Amino acid sequence: MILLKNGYFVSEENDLIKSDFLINDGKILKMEIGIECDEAEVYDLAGAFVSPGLVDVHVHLREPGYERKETIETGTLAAAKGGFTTIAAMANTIPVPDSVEHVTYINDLLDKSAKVRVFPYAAITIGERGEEIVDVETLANMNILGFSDDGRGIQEAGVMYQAMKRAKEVNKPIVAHCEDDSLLFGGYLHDGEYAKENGHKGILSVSESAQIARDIMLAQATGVHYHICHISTKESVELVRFAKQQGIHVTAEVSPHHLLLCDMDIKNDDTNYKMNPPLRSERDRLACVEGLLDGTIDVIATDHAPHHEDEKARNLYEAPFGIVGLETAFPLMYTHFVKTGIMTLNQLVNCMSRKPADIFNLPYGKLEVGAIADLTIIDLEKEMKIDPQHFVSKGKNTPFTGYCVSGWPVMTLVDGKIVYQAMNL
Ligand SMILES: NC(=O)N[C@@H](CC(=O)O)C(=O)O
Ligand SMILES: [Zn+2]
Repeated sequence: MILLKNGYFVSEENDLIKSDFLINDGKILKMEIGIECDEAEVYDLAGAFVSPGLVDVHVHLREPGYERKETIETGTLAAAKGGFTTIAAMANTIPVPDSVEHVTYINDLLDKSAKVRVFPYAAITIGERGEEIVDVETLANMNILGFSDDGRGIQEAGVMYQAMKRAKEVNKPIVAHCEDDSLLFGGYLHDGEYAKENGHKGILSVSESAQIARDIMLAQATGVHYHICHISTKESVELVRFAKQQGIHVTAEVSPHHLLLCDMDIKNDDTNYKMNPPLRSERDRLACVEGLLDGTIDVIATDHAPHHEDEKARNLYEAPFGIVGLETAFPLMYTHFVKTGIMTLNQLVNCMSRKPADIFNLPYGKLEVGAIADLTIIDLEKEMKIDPQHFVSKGKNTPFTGYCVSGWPVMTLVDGKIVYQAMNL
């Protein structure tokens, strides 16, 4: 039994409410002021904020296959430190989880090493090659969150249509990285001011939005739950808004970096600003913020994409796409969006915990008596500079080095057990 004393949670009306939390057998047993319990291990939260455990539906754990970049152990430790109690692992590993054998292999690795809850995605197509669809009906019965070929778009409309039809039948979502390869023209940064001024090849916004437009029509035709990964352009946000107005079952995520940065923030051709989709224009960034605030975009997902230092040491053209995010997401969002009054603390908790659990039908993201005890304790006052050398993730590739932010997770509980605890709590 664990007793957490003197915490605060946030109500739907955005009021901070003082409470103790008694946790037993993986559940919240009591949630009120002045709980006493002799048998419990007691922790004084001293006014810290208690959130339902954060949920991240877009994480690259890299293992199996790319253990040089990250392992299940280091990636899930990073998740725990960042306050995430449930994450979903993308399928661009070796092997790709595209068969019963490969999904079983990955689930066994997760059982052995994961420190938080992890749901893997199965791929949509064999080898994420966009051609032959996996055995959707069989894989749907395994421990997977849905189907995704993240890292690449599905180029053929017919393949996507068939995959959606089959996923709909088994009631699993299609989680899509939207990118039309025929519209890339060799680009590797957003096709905007920074690329033009510095002589880089640009990635057109339409390479993302055109595929989203196609997929929205396919989602309407098939009735599948279609979830869009890392949305980055104004046009994409407008398309999702339209789709929701039509009653099409579409959800979308945005990453903290697309909410915080635009292409003109890139400094000195630093490859820690290179990710896919790229940092877009300020107008796109503002559209993403607006979309998140009005509910067009449902959730925040980090797209945690660790790479080795050697790989990121290459030039902008050659370095791989991707930045880490698990250990900085909450403090960045809290500091730049809640403290500035752009969104409420309750809205942030919704976007990072309740809604991601809800849209994927997971029983987490709840803070009430009887709920599963996945909790994140956050010191909203604690201010600290972001220093990648302190990350537990193997990936140090972040553009946010030196940002002074507050709202650091200090304790994370999964299923009523402490999986992360800061030294000073
Ligand atoms: N986002 C990225 O820039 N990179 C991801 C792939 C992806 O999410 O598209 C990766 O696996 O490195
Ligand atoms: Zn992606």
